[in-house]
Amino acid sequence: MKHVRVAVVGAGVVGLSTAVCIAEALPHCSVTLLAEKFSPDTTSDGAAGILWPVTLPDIPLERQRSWLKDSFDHLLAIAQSQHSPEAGVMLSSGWTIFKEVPANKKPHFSDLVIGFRNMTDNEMKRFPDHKFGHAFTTLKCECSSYLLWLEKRFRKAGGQVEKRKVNSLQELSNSYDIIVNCSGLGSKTLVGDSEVYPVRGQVLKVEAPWLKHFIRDGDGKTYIYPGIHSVTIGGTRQEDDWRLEVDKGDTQGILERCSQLEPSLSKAKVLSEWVGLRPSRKCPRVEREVVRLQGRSVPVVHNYGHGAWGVTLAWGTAQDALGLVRNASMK
Ligand SMILES: Cc1cc2nc3c(=O)[nH]c(=O)nc-3n(C[C@H](O)[C@H](O)[C@H](O)COP(=O)(O)OP(=O)(O)OC[C@H]3O[C@@H](n4cnc5c(N)ncnc54)[C@H](O)[C@@H]3O)c2cc1C
Ligand SMILES: O=C(O)CCC(=O)C(=O)O
Repeated sequence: MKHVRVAVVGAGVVGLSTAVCIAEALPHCSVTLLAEKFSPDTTSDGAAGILWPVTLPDIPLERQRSWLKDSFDHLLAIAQSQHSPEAGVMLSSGWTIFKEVPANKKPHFSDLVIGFRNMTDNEMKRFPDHKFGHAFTTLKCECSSYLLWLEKRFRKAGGQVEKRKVNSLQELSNSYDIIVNCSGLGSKTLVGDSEVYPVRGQVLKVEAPWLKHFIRDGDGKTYIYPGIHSVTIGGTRQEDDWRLEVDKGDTQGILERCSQLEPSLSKAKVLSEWVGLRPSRKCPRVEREVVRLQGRSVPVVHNYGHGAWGVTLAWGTAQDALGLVRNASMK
């Protein structure tokens, strides 16, 4: 089989997951990961890191369920292995609570997470402003640990890493046969996708080792996610807001909203504050196109636009991207 040179652009959770999948599954490919920023400086590093079983509006149900299932099974296998502490992946149980009873009390993902059930009246008593809730177990990553672990796994599979900004795909056309675009928000300029936009998110890490269960308000604006080293509390979802500075008003709002759900948080020490820009799009773009670059037709596999769900979907969409690269590499 002919040797194929693959470039993966982007070293967030999507790029690293995709690079690992290709390097491990396709021995006839040499894979180079190119990125302007690596851990700890990517958006993925600051994510709360919960695998949140999202329902995407514009992706066929079967396809999004397979993204969720692949990601869940992958992270569950890590959480149950000796790699769990180094990779920073753990099981996480808790409650998602709703002010109004949702139309669909049993969402499609109820069989994908562990132990899904409706909350009992007794459990709901501690949330007097809420009428209904779900309890289940999912997975959570300490993202910086997980990214470093993925990078190590990629290098072990023979992958090469290069820190560099790619200003145009033209730059890559002589050195690579296939380009995989996992540049997140960078796709706005790198491939001129005007559908990609930032959704600003601010979170705090607090010291509250007594908290063991996640709590998420159904609208997704307020959440408490206990991790290995700290508890992540949030958040904000500000569309088309490019500010990367911490907003003290947002900090105050997060502390107030989260303390309302979990009063003991008023006693927790704030360890850090962080802002990231979610690479949002109506739905993630996972597809192949053929682009004319310097007179050659080059397959470009896109895998970006995961918005608030990069950790949740990365392994699943990486499997799809792997399939697209596999097909392109056989031609
Ligand atoms: C506050 C907050 C909390 C979140 N919590 C969660 C959560 O709990 N669960 C969840 O699933 N998701 C969460 N998310 C969403 C998650 O962070 C994103 O979906 C995810 O990080 C997207 O990953 P990515 O790899 O696509 O992008 P990024 O992590 O942004 O990585 C993009 C990569 O592309 C590189 N790049 C871009 N352009 C170029 C270029 N021209 N040349 C070279 N390199 C380039 C960058 O340098 C970087 O390496 C959260 C987001 C925020 C802001
Ligand atoms: O939505 C959630 O609860 C997880 C956190 C998240 O994905 C986000 O803030 O983007």
